[in-house]
Amino acid sequence: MSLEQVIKQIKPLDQKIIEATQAHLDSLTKPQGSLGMLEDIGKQVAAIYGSVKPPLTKKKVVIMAGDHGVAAEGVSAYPPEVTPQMVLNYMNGGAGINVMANHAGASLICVDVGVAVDLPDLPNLIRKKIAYGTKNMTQGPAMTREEAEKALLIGVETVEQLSKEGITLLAPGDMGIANTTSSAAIIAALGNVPVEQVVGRGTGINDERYKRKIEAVRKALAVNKPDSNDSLDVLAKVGGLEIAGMAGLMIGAAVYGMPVVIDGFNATAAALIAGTLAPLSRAYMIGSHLSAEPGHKFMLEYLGIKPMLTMNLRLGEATGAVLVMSMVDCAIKILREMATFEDAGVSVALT
Ligand SMILES: O=C(O)c1ccc[n+]([C@@H]2O[C@H](COP(=O)([O-])O)[C@@H](O)[C@H]2O)c1
Ligand SMILES: Cc1cc2nc[nH]c2cc1C
Repeated sequence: MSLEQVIKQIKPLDQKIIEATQAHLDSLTKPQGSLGMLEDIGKQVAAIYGSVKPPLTKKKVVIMAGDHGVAAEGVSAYPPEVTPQMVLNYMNGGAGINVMANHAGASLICVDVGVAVDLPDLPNLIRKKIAYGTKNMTQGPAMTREEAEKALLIGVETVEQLSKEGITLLAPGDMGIANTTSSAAIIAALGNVPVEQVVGRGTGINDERYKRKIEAVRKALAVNKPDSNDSLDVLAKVGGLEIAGMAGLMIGAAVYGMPVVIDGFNATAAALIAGTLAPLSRAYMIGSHLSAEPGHKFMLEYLGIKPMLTMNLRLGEATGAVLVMSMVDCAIKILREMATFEDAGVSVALT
């Protein structure tokens, strides 16, 4: 199926269920609206699952991994070898996301969509390499439009498989040295935000690398002239294979009817692509945190996503998203387990 055909399958949320969930929330023993954003999550997931009292979620973290040719410009604090090394760390259970996913009750898989070296055959590693990393975007397009579309479809197919396995809540994460350079270019291009406002310190670069990074983003935009009205063009020219893969996961979540929690700077760059290619997919996205990367707020504003946490996280890997996965279950338990004013014999509001 083509990407266009996939996107056509996305259904808008059922307003009637949103209204019924609002009425149910207002019947529960609390001042109206007092559970704030937990009530918003409750209404959103009820509408996605088609039930005012949905079952608890079955959670999956999917880390998309890919390398970036622009790393050659000296824009990261770490060498590109860290990308495959961290993939093996995920497989061995030793990374931050392994610990935090376990804490949240989520299982994890990693998809190699563009790591620069071959990786071994391992049980939770899905090998779908499209290229050995992107090309250096300061010299020309990072990838072809076809490669970008292929990576998007790999994301969609991954969700199709997970949906068959009974997964109902998704957290896309990223691993890719130098990918904050790409994500900065994406928001600069799509949101028309000045480059110096969206370039941050990524993995913790010094002043010299920071200057090179600003230069690299400026050059990539000048050389490629991405069309801000064509997000596939932006993705192909200045994006990354793992960013495309995450955007595919987000579109797939909407197609297969599951909420998707949006992590930090790179995952939100993917959400920009998904949300512009498939506007209806935005209704399936749940914001998680505000990253320490200064450009993140522009992305969230562009998408109209409210972050729930501000914790100075800047690790990526879906680490912020898994914190909010627990909140999704909490919102569901509120709908399922709280007593109503009538059940508990509590007096309702005065008029
Ligand atoms: O998600 C974020 O907000 C975030 C912010 C800064 C860095 N990262 C992670 O760090 C890597 C990219 O940083 P850099 O400096 O190599 O561009 C990549 O693997 C990301 O997952 C992630
Ligand atoms: C060690 C390390 C772990 C990461 N996880 C996501 N991006 C990362 C970048 C580095 C450098």
